[in-house]
Amino acid sequence: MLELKGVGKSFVNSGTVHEVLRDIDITVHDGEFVSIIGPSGSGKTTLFQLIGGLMPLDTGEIWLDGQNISGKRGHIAYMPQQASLLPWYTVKRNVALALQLAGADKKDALQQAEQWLERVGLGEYSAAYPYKLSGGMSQRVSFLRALLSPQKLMLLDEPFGALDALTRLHMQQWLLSIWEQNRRSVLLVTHSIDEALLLSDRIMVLSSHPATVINEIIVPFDRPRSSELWSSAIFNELKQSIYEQLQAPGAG
Ligand SMILES: Nc1ncnc2c1ncn2[C@@H]1O[C@H](COP(=O)(O)OP(=O)(O)OP(=O)(O)O)[C@@H](O)[C@H]1O
Repeated sequence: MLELKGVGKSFVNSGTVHEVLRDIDITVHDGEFVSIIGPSGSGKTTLFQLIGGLMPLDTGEIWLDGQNISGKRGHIAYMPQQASLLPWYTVKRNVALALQLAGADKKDALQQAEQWLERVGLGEYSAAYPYKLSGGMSQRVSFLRALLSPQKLMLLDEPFGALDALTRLHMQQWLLSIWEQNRRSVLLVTHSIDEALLLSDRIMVLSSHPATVINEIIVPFDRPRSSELWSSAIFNELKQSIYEQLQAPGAG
């Protein structure tokens, strides 16, 4: 459903051209969870901005459901690293907005938002304002908003990067269980190999300077998954192999 074909992007800094992305081909099928992992500064955020239509491509095309969306906005649900909830609305209203965008009337949207918040363990915060939420809770609400919004593809940009290690572990397991019951197409950017292996159906490994796809890994674990995977031999072999790919000359 999402197809990136030969995507390339360069920036000019102080008169010098820096090629950031070169000839990137990535596909995300309906209901598939794909992660992008790459060295810091390899251009993952730039790639998301291109998919979201926030800047023009230099080369290539981006297609979504048979439509060329290169340079066009509004086709994806985006979950940023820091939740951007509206501070003047309650948690319930923040979630309801996504449902209203998807066509529900306000009363229905509020009712469904309440039910969703119950389902994901945040029922007691439904009437609270976002400042009452911890970082992990804010990201749950942010994820829920992306999940319920009308766009079919979710882009998750390092969604747990700002959380402490323990909260991050809980959030990964939480996201896994919610997503496995409500499969949407997801493209996730992460620096964490464990996170990519736990959550994804496929992992795209990027090099840097310029970023190209250096490997595609089909993650062989059945679903539903649990964090017990972390102790399996194959998980650790794959982890080591991705780590070595990221360390290889030309990767970073
Ligand atoms: N608007 C811009 N103008 C000039 N250079 C830019 C611009 N945006 C990004 N860059 C450069 O492109 C490169 C890739 O940046 P980007 O933020 O996409 O990487 P990233 O992989 O998301 O980084 P990180 O993993 O550290 O978040 C960097 O060298 C950055 O300096």
